[in-house]
Amino acid sequence: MAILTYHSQLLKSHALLSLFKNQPSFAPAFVSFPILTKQSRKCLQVRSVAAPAEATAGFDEMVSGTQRKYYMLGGKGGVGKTSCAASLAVKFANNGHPTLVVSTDPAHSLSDSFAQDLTGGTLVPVEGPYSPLFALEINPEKAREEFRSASQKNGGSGVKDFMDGMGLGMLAEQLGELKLGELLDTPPPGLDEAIAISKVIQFLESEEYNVFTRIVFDTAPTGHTLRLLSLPDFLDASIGKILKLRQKIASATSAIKSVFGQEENRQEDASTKLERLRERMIKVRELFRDTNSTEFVIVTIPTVMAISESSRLCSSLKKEDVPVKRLIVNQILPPSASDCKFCEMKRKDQKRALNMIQSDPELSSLTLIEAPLVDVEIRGVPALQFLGDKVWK
Ligand SMILES: Nc1ncnc2c1ncn2[C@@H]1O[C@H](COP(=O)(O)OP(=O)(O)OP(=O)(O)O)[C@@H](O)[C@H]1O
Repeated sequence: MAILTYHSQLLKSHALLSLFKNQPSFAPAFVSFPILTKQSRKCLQVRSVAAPAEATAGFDEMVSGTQRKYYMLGGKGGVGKTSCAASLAVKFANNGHPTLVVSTDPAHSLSDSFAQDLTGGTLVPVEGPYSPLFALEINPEKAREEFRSASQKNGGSGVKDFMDGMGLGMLAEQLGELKLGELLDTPPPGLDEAIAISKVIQFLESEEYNVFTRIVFDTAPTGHTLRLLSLPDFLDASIGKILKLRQKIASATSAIKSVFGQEENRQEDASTKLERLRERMIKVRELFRDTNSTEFVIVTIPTVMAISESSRLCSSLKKEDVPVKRLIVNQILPPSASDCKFCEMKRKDQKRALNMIQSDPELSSLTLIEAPLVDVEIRGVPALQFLGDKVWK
């Protein structure tokens, strides 16, 4: 069995990157990134392991083309979603794609994964990769707090200020008209997801984000993700209902209004804005279901519990018509010549769980990516590059 050292892999990656540096790239030159960070120069003599099985993620297909693509990585808590998402983002950036990695998980770990401070709820450049890589950690806790205090201010202007601060001024006007600030004074479950969705809408509309050709989402554990996916439908339906109600009220009161000379235009204006908000929600829903630009990658580990949950997630995603093609089984124990009884038992256990996938009606049709358990914590760009080369082939 070939034993790879993390250090030798690191040197190989940097040699490759240096070659890359001389290639023409479509990456814009608005930010320059050092190829070698202090961290990557450090000689890390960490022994790692060989990949357990040859796995093909079809990275060539994922990386090809300059049309924007979205990758959403999701699964059970702690299986390695962030590590896989961050390593994919690094790999895209190293292959010339200006990339954005977004965390919609309320318990963010992007900063930990990249070993850089990426907090703040704004675009933060990640140091290390060849092409621009930015990270965005949406902070739902903070946003919820801000939202609560903002919505208590008079006349909804606080909400507008808050939404402006989030770069959502356009939406704020519409929300103001709807007085949703008051409704959201006590935030309903799903506000985190709503904020994440608003950001997605922002991606679609803001020029600032046009530069990114790959957008990788590190999503929250399964339950949150499913709510996130169904929320645009829910909002679309609710807005539809509000619109119908408004029309009914409008026609019932128009006679009275014309008698008293009230502005009928305002009513129409609000309806138009609502219609626009609804259109945006439809855009988001379409984005999640667009097989040409979006893919949901399920991340799991080889345990019966995790695989059962992945099967349920896969089934829900398919029901929602979300494109799902790949399944990463992370943290697979590599083969070894040692006679460690614990490892032997664990390997048998993992094999049993892996066999489940083959007979699972939901998972068996997905492209299986087997990712090895490595003997070092995946932290920092060089480590993510190392993991990325094992996972994304
Ligand atoms: N293939 C691997 N080999 C070794 N360690 C790994 C591997 N994948 C992930 N880890 C480690 O497992 C831990 C959890 O990983 P990660 O944060 O990526 O999971 P997560 O699914 O995003 O977790 P959460 O749901 O809590 O956000 C981290 O310490 C990470 O370094």
